[in-house]
Amino acid sequence: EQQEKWVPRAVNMEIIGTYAQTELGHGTFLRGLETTATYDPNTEEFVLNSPTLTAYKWWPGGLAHTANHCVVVAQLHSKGVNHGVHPFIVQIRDEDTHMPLPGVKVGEIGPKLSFSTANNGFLGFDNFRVPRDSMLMKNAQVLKDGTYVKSRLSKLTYGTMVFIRVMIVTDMAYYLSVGATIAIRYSAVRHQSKPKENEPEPQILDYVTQQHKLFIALASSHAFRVTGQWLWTTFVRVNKALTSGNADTLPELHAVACCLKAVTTRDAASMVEACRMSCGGHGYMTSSYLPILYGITTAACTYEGENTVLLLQTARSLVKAWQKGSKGKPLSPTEAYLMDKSPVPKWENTLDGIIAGFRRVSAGKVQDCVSKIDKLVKMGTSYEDAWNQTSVRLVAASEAHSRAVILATFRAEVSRAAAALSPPLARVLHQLVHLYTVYWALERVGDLLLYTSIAERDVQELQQQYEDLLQKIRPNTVGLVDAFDLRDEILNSTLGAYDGRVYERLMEEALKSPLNAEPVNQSFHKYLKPFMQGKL
Ligand SMILES: CC/C=C\C/C=C\C/C=C\C/C=C\CC/C=C/C(=O)SCCNC(=O)CCNC(=O)[C@H](O)C(C)(C)COP(=O)(O)OP(=O)(O)OC[C@H]1O[C@@H](n2cnc3c(N)ncnc32)[C@H](O)[C@@H]1OP(=O)(O)O
Ligand SMILES: Cc1cc2nc3c(=O)[nH]c(=O)nc-3n(C[C@H](O)[C@H](O)[C@H](O)COP(=O)(O)OP(=O)(O)OC[C@H]3O[C@@H](n4cnc5c(N)ncnc54)[C@H](O)[C@@H]3O)c2cc1C
Repeated sequence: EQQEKWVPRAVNMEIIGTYAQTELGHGTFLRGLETTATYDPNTEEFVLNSPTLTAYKWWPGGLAHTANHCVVVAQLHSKGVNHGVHPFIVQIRDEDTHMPLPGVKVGEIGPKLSFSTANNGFLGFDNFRVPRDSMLMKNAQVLKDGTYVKSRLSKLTYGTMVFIRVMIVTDMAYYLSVGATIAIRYSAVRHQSKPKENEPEPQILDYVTQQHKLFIALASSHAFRVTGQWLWTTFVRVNKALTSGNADTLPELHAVACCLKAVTTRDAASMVEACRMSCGGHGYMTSSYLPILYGITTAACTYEGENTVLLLQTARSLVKAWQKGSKGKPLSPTEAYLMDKSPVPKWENTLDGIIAGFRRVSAGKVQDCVSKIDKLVKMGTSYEDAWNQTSVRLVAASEAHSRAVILATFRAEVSRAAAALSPPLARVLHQLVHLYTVYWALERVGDLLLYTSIAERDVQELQQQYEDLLQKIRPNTVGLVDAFDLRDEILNSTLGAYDGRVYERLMEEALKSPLNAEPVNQSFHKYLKPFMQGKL
């Protein structure tokens, strides 16, 4: 009924909304949110109020000047009892005049690192009344007399965040495809230095260091697209089960969505920055789009759950799984490997060997965390303090788990799809899987030395495998980014345009600057000349 009331109006843009959860004082700790929604049975209304400055909603995208409605997350009070945070759909502006409604204080939070086109806003309520059906009652309800009917699963309130985290993994695949396209096309056009005096300046794409910076971004885009598809399929399956009242698979989805969102956003931000730096000074130009792209990807490390907090959520699940498995209870499919108690096998420099190695690293780190926590608790430390003292290791265990999931998914999905591809295309995609897997084995070689039987000669061989792969992938690099098929209008980049006219585009953009409107800028007469004449 509520969906019938609100969804059609949102779809036809009568309602422009945003998600108003975060407050000045709280973003991570949702149970600490201060906005209140108090039920008045006499009028069958909720009274929304921001009791303190820190209760003001702060950050929601589009809130400042675009949205006329929003989903407000508030502490629900009824009959004198606080039932915790619940979502409410609230009109905040007049639909004709767009003026803020009486009792609503709304505005712009100010300049940000990037996302300058999103008017992120603040929102405060001064005993603002909304009808009872403003409470989104899919999971919990408040009856007309104020009786609270609890949800069958309180964490369903957090469902929106799981959905967005699932989507963000695919978002990161897209953003990496943009960064890789810009940087690799530019690296094909840019010629620099003379390693061989009697030969012309080479393409910077032929420097192996440049390949090392860029090819992992290209491979990661495919790895995250494939993993994002797998995660979406998992989300749809869990959501279908939830609809029929079965919440058994929700904890696994929450745990894997948390660590994949955290690892893919962190990787995307650092790899987009590497793309920016690989383009030298021109990568620092706004017209290259790379600084803006960095701002977008680094924001994702914070929004929809700050990365450290999410990695700790997954660590909570991994520790619980270890404790469950140690009692012989079955584990979820993504965590089942934790109970592999077989002897550490002889190391193999193969994809399966490396994937098995990362699972050993994750299981070993989880076991070390459980041992440390148990030891601290036995010494009289509270569990919460023991958790905090172990949290750096817990984050590392969570990252290792996430990497094992991405490596295994990327390999399995490309192997499955390869049968339907032409042999040359299958070969190139397998090279990207191989590069991605060997890259991360070398990046985490310390962990592999600690938890597997990898030896020094294996590491030397992996390094050689990696350098051979860079050489094999080089001839197809431009074709691989062209295959993302990103239009120039979407790339919005002087360095990444399909025609490669980099220098002409850089100059064209420069001449658009208002500072080039006249040969002598007024600042000369107002400041420079008086200063030079000693008059300032
Ligand atoms: C291609 C590109 C095209 C388009 C993209 C274009 C642009 C992209 C632009 C933007 C992208 C979109 C959005 C940007 C806007 C951003 C929006 C936001 O940021 S919204 C706000 C997000 N905020 C958060 O995520 C808050 C994070 N905090 C939390 O989730 C909770 O506070 C936290 C889980 C950290 C702790 O909560 P708490 O109640 O203390 O839980 P506790 O740790 O005690 O665990 C209790 C229990 O609950 C389980 N649980 C927790 N969360 C969930 C969940 N979400 N689902 C299911 N279960 C959950 C937890 O596991 C635990 O269970 P057990 O007790 O262990 O059994
Ligand atoms: C671009 C952008 C868009 C956004 N859009 C929206 C939106 O549309 N709607 C919305 O509601 N919100 C939005 N947000 C807000 C975002 O969800 C919050 O910023 C995010 O949840 C982090 O909360 P916080 O900012 O309060 O940081 P905090 O939670 O205060 O975190 C600060 C630091 O404390 C650490 N920390 C916190 N808790 C723990 C813990 N338990 N253990 C270990 N370390 C911890 C964190 O790791 C972090 O390093 C947006 C934010 C950004 C940057």
